[in-house]
Parts: sequence; C-alpha cells; structure tokens
Amino acid sequence: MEGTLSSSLVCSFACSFYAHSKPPAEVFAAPSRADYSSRVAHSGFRAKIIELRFSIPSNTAERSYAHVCYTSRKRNHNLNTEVSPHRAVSAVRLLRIEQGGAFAGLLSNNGGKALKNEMEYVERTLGFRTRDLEDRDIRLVTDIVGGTIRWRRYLDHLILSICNVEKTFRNMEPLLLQILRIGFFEIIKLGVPPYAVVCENVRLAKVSVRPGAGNLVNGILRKLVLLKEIDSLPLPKVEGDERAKARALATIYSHPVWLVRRWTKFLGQDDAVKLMIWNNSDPSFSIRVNPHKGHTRANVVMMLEDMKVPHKLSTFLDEFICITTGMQAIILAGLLKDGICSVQDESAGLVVSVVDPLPGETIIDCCAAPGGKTLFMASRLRSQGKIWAVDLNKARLRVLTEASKLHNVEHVITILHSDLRTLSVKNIMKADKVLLDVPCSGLGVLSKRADLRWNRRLEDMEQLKQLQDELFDAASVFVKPGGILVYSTCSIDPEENEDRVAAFLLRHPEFTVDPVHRFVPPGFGTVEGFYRSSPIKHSMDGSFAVRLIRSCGASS
Ligand SMILES: C[S@@+](CC[C@H](N)C(=O)[O-])C[C@H]1O[C@@H](n2cnc3c(N)ncnc32)[C@H](O)[C@@H]1O
Repeated sequence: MEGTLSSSLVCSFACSFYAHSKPPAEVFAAPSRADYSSRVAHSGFRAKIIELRFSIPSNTAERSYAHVCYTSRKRNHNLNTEVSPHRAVSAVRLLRIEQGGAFAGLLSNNGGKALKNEMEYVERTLGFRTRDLEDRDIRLVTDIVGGTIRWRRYLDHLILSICNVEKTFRNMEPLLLQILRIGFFEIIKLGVPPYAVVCENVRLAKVSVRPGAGNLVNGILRKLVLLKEIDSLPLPKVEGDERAKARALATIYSHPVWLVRRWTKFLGQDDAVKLMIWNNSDPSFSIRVNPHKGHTRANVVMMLEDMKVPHKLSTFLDEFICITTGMQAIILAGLLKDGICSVQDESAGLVVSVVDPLPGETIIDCCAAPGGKTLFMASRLRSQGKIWAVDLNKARLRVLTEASKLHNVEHVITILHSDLRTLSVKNIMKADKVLLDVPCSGLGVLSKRADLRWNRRLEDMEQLKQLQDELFDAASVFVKPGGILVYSTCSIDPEENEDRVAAFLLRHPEFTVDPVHRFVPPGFGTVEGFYRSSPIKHSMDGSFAVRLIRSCGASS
C-alpha cells in the first residue's frame, strides 16, 4: 500500500496499540520486511502485516511502516530472561510518558495492581514478557525513568553529537531512542560499569526493536564510553550573548531555554544554576504523621527504624519526618494505605502554618483537592470546627473524601464540588479563614515532577496568571470582616506570587498583609511579610504564601 500519512495518524495507531489488552494493531517504522517479521515473531500474537510506505510532511524522506493487525494471542507467551527487566520496563515507561499515556512516578499506593498493568504494557509493546520485577528492580526503574526524563535535553544533545548525522537521530524509532537515552544516563549519570550497559542495551535493542538496532546501539554507546574516558564529552560552552548562554546552560543542566532565561533574569545566573542542580537531584520526601489514628511521631520513627528507613525529624514542623530514601518500603508497609501518615512536603505543611487553623474555626479551602492541606488543617482543628473543601475536579475530590475517612477527620470536612467563581457569585458563606491554594505552574516542585519542566510552556504562564487573579477575587468574597485570606502556590515564580498579590491589593484595598513571621520558622518570612520556601536555601520544594486580613468594617 502506498500513500501519505500524517505523523499524528501514525501516533494514533501507535496509541491504539497501547490502549487495548485485546490483540491490538500497531504501526511502526522498520527498514525492511524482515524487521517487521522479526518483531511480530517476538510479539506473542498471531499477526497479519500490511506494509505502508509514505512520507511524513515534516520530513521529506520516504519511510516504510508496517501496519500490523494482531489477530489472536499465541498460546505460549515468550518469556525473555536475557533482557534485564528493569531496562525493558524503563524503556516502555519512558515511551509511554513521551506519548502522554503515563506519569513519571512508579511509586504507587496500590503497588501490586499498578505493577501488573505495567508488566502487561511491557509485554504488549515489546512482544515478550520479562521476569517479574523485584523491589530492587522497581527502585532501578524509578531512578532510571526519573533521571532519564530530567536529563533528556542533555542526553539528546550527546546522542545527536555522537550520531553525527542529524537524520539518523531524527529518524530513530521511538523505542530505540529511549534505549539509547537509558544507556547514556546509566553510563554518565549513574556510573554503571559501561560493559554491562553496552551489553544489556544492545540486547534489548536487538530483541525489542530489530536486529540491526543492536549494532547501532553498540556503536553509539562505545563511542560515548571512549569520549567519557578521555574526558571529552561534546558539551557546549557557556559563552556569547544572553541567548547563547541560556541555550548552553539549558543543555548542560537539561532544562527548557525559556526557563533558564526566566530564572537568570529573576535569580541571577549562579542561583539559576543552583536551582537546576536541585531540580536534577534525587527528590527528597517528607511524611506527616496523622495523630487521629492513635500514632505519634515517636511511634512512627520506631516503625521506620524497624524498617531500616533512613530518616530525620523535621526541624520546622512537629508532625513531619524527612525521608531521603525508602519511600517504597513505607508504601509496602502500608503506612499510607492505613492512614497512619501521608506524604507531604514540609513546604506545603508550612502553608498550613501560615493559615494557622485553630479549634472552633470555620475554614474554606477553595482549591482543596486532592486534599493534602485540607487534611492537615483538619488535624489541627482537633475535631472542633469546620472545613468546607471546594474544588472543580470531581475525581480529585473523591480522593479527598476517601482520604478524610482514612485519616478519621471526615466529621470536620464538607466537600463542595463547584467552580469557585460560580460559588462566589452566590455569596452564601463566610469563614474565619480562607485558603486559596491556586492552580500554578508547579515550578517549585520540579525535582519531584521529573516531566513537568518539559510540559510547561511560557504561554501557560499568561493563562495561569489570569485564572489566579479570578480565583483570588472569588476567594476574597468568603472572608468575614476581620477574617484571614491565605493565597498560596507551589511556584517560585514572582509573576505567580508577589505580582499576583500586588495586583490583588490594588483591586481590594479592604485587605492588608498580615506578616507571616510569627507563624513560620525564621528564614521563611520575607521583608514584605510573605512566606517563601526555596529549594536552594531550605532544601525543600519551592512554595509561596501570603496572609491577608480583611478590615473589620469591610464586607463584600
Ligand atoms: C494546586 S491544586 C490544590 C492542591 C490542594 N490544595 C492540596 O494541598 O492537595 C489546585 C486545585 O485547584 C482546582 N481548581 C482549578 N480551577 C478551579 C476552579 N475554578 N474552582 C475550584 N477549583 C479549581 C484544581 O482542580 C486543583 O485541584
């Protein structure tokens, strides 16, 4: 069959392949019919191959694709024990993330089911099963997937430089590119012995892409090893005008150029680099102990010691424990599932300190779901008082409802599914305190959200700012005279933080800043009286909050 197909059509075929557990259809690129046949032979399905030849509009070269209709599952599934399972799973997961079908975190509260789905995807994509993942493999997948996504721009620069021919790089099968990225990441950033990396990634490319792909991986990885040995990785120099410097820094520290330019402008080059280094480092987590399940922090510390999970007490929040590694063990031990504690960054906990919920108060949590801050505020109310938890997203509110039951705080929380802006027009509720934790860019949490830096665009910022202003106005309506309004973000961007507050105060002279210094530890309050946590200063996520007080005589 001859013709012209758009790349989006190819993509939609490929997506349908991932979406079905029944015998699927897929389209993939391969230079010869023998390659299609080899792939189908490994697939575990009986299949009919229809060959397509077409050119992609953005790419003048004609390419050959196979449209494979898998007709039924073969009875005996191919178990491939030679391919290292964590590499195979990582490659497929990276492919899915890039195609928008998965998130970066493999850690899941419902580990068993998630893992089973994961392995089914791997089997459907590669055409063979690997042995099941052990705990150690899961940790490796988490490290490799997170790291490879973070370092994508840097790795692609090296791969492209070593391929030498841009066409080879651009025309690479998507799975092959992931295998190369993994190999580069393991050699350069994880320091895995090159022999093992070359050998295993070559084998994976051969059996999962096509036999010829193994040779390509072999050649490219060996060149990389050589360049690394002589300390000659082809990296750009930070020189030239602003734009050239930003491009070089963006490659060396693997961030989008627009972010580098923005941070260089707001923070200066040195702090921008420190921030990028933080974003590329392994994320650290903290857990909040839930007292409503009869546990104390000392209790949970003993459990962590039994589990040999390295930890230290938070110096900023009495309920928090910082964990460097071992989250998987905490999940497997059921500490989250049983509501004994929840994962919450200290920076988010300190926003609750800014709100300072007191027993007996009525609080409206305006953008509440999935409820991290609602639950902490509920816990601080000590069963006296009320929280109205408002959110637009029904699915996320369901998570909040379940979590509030799990944490034994559901009696103080009432869920309200609504657009805050519509609710504010009705003007039916007034509260002592109102928390507005607005949708934001999330630029303060890039170390935990490995893929976020690649998904955010400069254009998003304008839309977000407009939404933040609208929600800020809406939230203010619920504050009673003399009451408190807290606006917060998990962003470090002044345009989402200080600038939004300044614009709000111009529109709402009935509010004034109530400095946060008496609510947060020293070092977190700014001269303007705002709360700001900084990854480079406090080694935690970046977040922001302001506490505003409505004048006693003023009502909306
Ligand atoms: C940053 S998240 C809130 C996180 C939450 N406070 C927590 O600590 O878990 C922002 C939330 O705003 C919600 N949201 C966005 N637009 C909204 C609107 N117009 N009205 C109400 N909620 C909205 C989103 O559904 C999302 O759950």
